Amino acid sequence: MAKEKLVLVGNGMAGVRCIEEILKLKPDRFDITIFGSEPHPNYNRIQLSKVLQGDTSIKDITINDWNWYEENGILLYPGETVVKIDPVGQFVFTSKERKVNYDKLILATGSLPFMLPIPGADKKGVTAFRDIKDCKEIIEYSKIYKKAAVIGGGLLGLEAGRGLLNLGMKVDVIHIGDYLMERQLDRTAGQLLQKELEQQGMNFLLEKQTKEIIGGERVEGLRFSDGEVIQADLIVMAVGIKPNVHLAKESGIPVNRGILVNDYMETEMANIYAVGECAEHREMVYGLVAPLYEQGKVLANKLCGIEETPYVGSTVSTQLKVSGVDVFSAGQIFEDDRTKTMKVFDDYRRIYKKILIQNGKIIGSVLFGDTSEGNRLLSLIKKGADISAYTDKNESEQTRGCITATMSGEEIICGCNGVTKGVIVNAIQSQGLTTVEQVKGCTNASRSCGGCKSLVTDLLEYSLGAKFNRTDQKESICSCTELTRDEVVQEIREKGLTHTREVMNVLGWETTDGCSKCRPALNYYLGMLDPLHYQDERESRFVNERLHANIQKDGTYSVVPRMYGGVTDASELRKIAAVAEKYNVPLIKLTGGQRIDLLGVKKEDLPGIWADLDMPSGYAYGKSLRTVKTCVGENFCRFGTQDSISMGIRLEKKFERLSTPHKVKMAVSACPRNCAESGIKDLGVVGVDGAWELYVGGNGGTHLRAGDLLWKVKTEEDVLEMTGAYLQYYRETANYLERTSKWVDRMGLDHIKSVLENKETRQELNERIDEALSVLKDPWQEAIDSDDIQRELFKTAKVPAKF
Ligand SMILES: Cc1cc2nc3c(=O)[nH]c(=O)nc-3n(C[C@H](O)[C@H](O)[C@H](O)COP(=O)(O)OP(=O)(O)OC[C@H]3O[C@@H](n4cnc5c(N)ncnc54)[C@H](O)[C@@H]3O)c2cc1C
Ligand SMILES: NC(=O)c1ccc[n+]([C@@H]2O[C@H](COP(=O)([O-])OP(=O)(O)OC[C@H]3O[C@@H](n4cnc5c(N)ncnc54)[C@H](O)[C@@H]3O)[C@@H](O)[C@H]2O)c1
Ligand code: SF4
Ligand code: FES
Repeated sequence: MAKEKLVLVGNGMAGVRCIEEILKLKPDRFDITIFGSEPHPNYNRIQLSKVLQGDTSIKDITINDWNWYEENGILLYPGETVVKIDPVGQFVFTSKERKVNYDKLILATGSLPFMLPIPGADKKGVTAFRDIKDCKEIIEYSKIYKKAAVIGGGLLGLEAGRGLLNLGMKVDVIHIGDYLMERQLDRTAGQLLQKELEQQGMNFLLEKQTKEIIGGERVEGLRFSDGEVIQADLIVMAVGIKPNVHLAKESGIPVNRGILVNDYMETEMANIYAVGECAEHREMVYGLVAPLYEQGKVLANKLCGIEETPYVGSTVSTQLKVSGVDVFSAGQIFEDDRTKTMKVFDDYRRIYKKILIQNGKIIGSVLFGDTSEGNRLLSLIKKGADISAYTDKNESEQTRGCITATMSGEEIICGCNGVTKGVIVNAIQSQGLTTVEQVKGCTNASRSCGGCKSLVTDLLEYSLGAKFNRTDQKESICSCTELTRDEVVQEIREKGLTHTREVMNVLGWETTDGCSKCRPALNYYLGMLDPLHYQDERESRFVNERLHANIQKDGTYSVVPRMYGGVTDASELRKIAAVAEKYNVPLIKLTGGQRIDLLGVKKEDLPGIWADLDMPSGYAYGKSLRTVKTCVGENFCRFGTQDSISMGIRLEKKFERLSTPHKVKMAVSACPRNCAESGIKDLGVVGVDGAWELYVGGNGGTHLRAGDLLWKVKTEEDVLEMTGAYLQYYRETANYLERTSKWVDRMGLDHIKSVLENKETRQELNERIDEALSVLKDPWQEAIDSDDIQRELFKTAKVPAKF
């Protein structure tokens, strides 16, 4: 029998998922052609937020790569838009003047971002946040401009806002409502969310109606209806979406808000179907993937003639993908005359839980601060479960298993990736999976927002019974291995492993060469464990660390020589000036760490500049001690109680070049006025009368955090001793690329204190750090002295930028 011709318009998440379902059911039934306006293979739009937030990259969000289309015999036309449908002759016409015949046609054209139709909305610098193009554009803007405004305090606006903060921009979020996410949260949760995000550095302007975008050709700011004006170099509009029905409407297919479909996703035209955000079903259009995947499955069944289960609509749940903020909502969120509520509000720990009950059944929930019960509550809401299923005092561990046990195989466990219980249980059983990480690798469940992790864990428990071990559930250091950081470190220790490749071989890495995550991490752990014998692997380091200079956006480098404690003298300044002239350095800039940056240096000039400067490397590029900023202190300042300059210089001289899990910044101020900003450093020292206070875990970057008081000590020697112990404990227990701000939160200040208060432990830690410090050499001097290094790194045409 000749294959039927199936054409899909829209290469997005819903349409392609429907094709995947069809391929699973009847791989040979259709000749499939897909048109997609975007020039990319099918990708995970959800993860654009994570790309903007710097947690993943565009290349890692592809769902089905080009090979997938080829392997499944699918003809894909990327970057080609269907502009017209002839429903009678059954043809589609494209922007490239192609005419293609179909037997069945699926419309999955998604949504368009809603752009406020206000004066100035067409200026350069105003963008939506919907696709890869927008995402790249925002990232590019952030490299040039520093002040962003996001219009819309919904899911998208807040996720974009977090991304912009991570990109180093100042962010104002302008919201029309009087609290955030008013469509998904009640006022209490919305206000808690605002507080949390303010602490992360977002600024909110509530109850603001934008009247005009001001500026010349480029955006310069916003004017509100109350006359207030704010400045902005970039405006991201996130005020909602509208179903993309243009093509359907033009072609005579009935539309309302979306393309009208029945319970089998059929439009009112024969052989034309619609799924995804463009479809309107029982007066509902959806903007989240879970319902769209459900629709895709129903349509796949319909087209394959398998079983005609109707689509009856979906109960949706939402989770915000901003790290450090747990928010969940599902079903009905506002009380009315018919509802009763169960509420918990713990103001101190900022935890809020609300469950709405109607006629004894759970019908909705809002959670803030602790969302671990989210997906479980969603299941109860979907089932219309009795509140006793939740409140039963005997529930605890038993009920946790019970809920997953009573779910049907078709129920979705992972909303983002549309993975059902059946798929997970089958994978666990047929492939002998025992951990969430393995389930993630095999089924995609928990790969996106991670909100389903607890349900996946429950399913493992339910499927494995006594063989399940909760403590086995762990985060591997990367996808090349299932081992955690602690396991890898322990194995290196126990087996005496000495080289990254050896670690990979012996510990059964799934890749031969590792990846950009594990190789630098292994190089660090090996060096930390055996500083005296380990040969640092330059090729396992990030490009900046290999070249000992920071690569800039135009491919040139920056050179920052060390200036201990931020102190310099005339001779150093003369040398810097001479070098700048000799090598035509385009920009000399003072850094925030009290030193001088020579920017725009050519790679081949680096060794020459270092030799002429004859100053140590400032490690401005390294996972190492960067600077020790100091205030002028008691010798000059009338408030000074201590000699902060001398203390700072001693600290910098002692700990410079030390390899650490992430960069380390220090500061010494001679009084609590804190002119050197000791409160936002990895280690901040503050002089008080007759003593020094040591603050730890401070951070002035994207994850703004005030340092916690670790200890108060008397002498400069005490400061050095406590700092050595603290740094070494951080080196030995932190994950690679974990800043002290995160590490202190993870370990707990009390725990760190309890370790460091023991004199013997402090002494041992100091012995180990001294050992590590004893073998360090200045990398600039090494490069100057070695023709091999110069030939290998600085005279080649291009440094392989693997990382
Ligand atoms: C940044 C971001 C984060 C998100 N986070 C989440 C989340 O955490 N959880 C969640 O559930 N949802 C989230 N969403 C929403 C989710 O991504 C969408 O619901 C989902 O992608 C919609 O799928 P779709 O296939 O209907 O539309 P789309 O994914 O938009 O796909 C439609 C495709 O069709 C193409 N197209 C349109 N017209 C034509 C034409 N005439 N010819 C050819 N091609 C055409 C479009 O270019 C597009 O590529 C997020 C969305 C964004 C933007
Ligand atoms: N984590 C997630 O699940 C997630 C993340 C991002 C996007 N999404 C989806 O993407 C789609 C788009 O998200 P969204 O946040 O743009 O839509 P949304 O409709 O959820 O939120 C838009 C927000 O903008 C506000 N707004 C409207 N007009 C405004 C104005 N003139 N000025 C200021 N504020 C205004 C609204 O009050 C609303 O809170 C939605 O379907 C959403 O569900 C989901
Ligand atoms: S921190 Fe105190 S001592 Fe140091 S410069 Fe500022 S005011 Fe003076
Ligand atoms: S629900 Fe988001 S990753 Fe599973």
